[in-house]
Amino acid sequence: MTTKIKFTKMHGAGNDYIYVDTSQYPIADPAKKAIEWSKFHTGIGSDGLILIGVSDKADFSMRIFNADGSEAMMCGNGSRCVGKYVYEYGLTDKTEITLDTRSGIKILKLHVEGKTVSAVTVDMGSPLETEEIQWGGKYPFRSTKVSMGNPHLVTFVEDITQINLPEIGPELENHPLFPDRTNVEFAQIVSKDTIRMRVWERGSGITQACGTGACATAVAAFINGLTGRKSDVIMDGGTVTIEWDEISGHILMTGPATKVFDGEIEDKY
Ligand SMILES: N[C@H](CCC[C@H](N)C(=O)O)C(=O)O
Repeated sequence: MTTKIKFTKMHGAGNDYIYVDTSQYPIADPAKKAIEWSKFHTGIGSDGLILIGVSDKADFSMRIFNADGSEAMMCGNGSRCVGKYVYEYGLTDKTEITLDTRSGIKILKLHVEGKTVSAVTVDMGSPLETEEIQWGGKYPFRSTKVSMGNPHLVTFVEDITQINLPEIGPELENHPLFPDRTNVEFAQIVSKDTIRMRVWERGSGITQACGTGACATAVAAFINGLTGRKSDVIMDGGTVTIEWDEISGHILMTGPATKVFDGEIEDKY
C-alpha cells in the first residue's frame, strides 16, 4: 500500500526538519520514516522529522524524531518553525500559541511582519537540573550537565576551533555516564552577553544549531559566572537570544524560523 504525504521542509537557524501535519497526513511509523526520510542521498535530507498534531491540552502538539529514529522530549528550533507553520498555513490566526510537547506545554509568541512570521519567542520553561562533571584523563576539561527536557552536556573552551567535534561528539553522546545518551555542546565565551557554540546532537550528529542546546549553554554560562542572564548564542547556522528570567525562572528563547519548500513523498507501508 502507498499513500502520498505532503510535507514542508523548514529550519530554525539551519537546524532543518521535515514537518508533517498529522491531522491531514497521519504517519503510522514515525521512527522508521524519520530514519528513511532524513537520509540525504536516498531520502528528503534533514536532521529529523517533526509531527504537528492536535491536543486536548494545548492549541497544537509537537513530536520530534531525530535522524536515527529516536524520539526526543522537545525541539527548540522546531517549536519556532511549528509556530510559523500553523500561522502561515492558516491553522490558527493567534499570535500567542500553546504547544503540547513531551517536555510539557510551551508558550510561543509569534513575531509577525505582514502575513509572515519572521521570528518566534518560546517560553522553554525552567532548566530541570544542572550538575558539574570534572572529567580528567582523556578529557582535560570540566563540563556542565543541563536538562531542558532534552539532556545536554556543555563544555566551555578557550578556542572552539580546536575541538574535533566529529570525534569527541559521539564519544560523549554515548558515554556510560548518560544512560539515555546526551546532546553535546562546546562553547567559547565571546563577551559577557555573547557565546559561540557548536553542537553534536543526540541522534542526529553535528547540526547547524540546537535550540534546547543554546538554552543549556546560556544556563551553564550564567551558573558558571561567565555571562549575565541574557546571551546571544552564535551557532554554525545562526543566532538565537536566550534570556533566563529571574522572576519566573523560565528560559525565553527568541530566534528565526524559515520555510524552505513544500513537497510530497510516497509513504509505502
Ligand atoms: N537531538 C535532540 C532533539 C532535537 C533538539 C534540537 N534540535 C533543538 O533545537 O532543541 C535530542 O535528542 O534531545
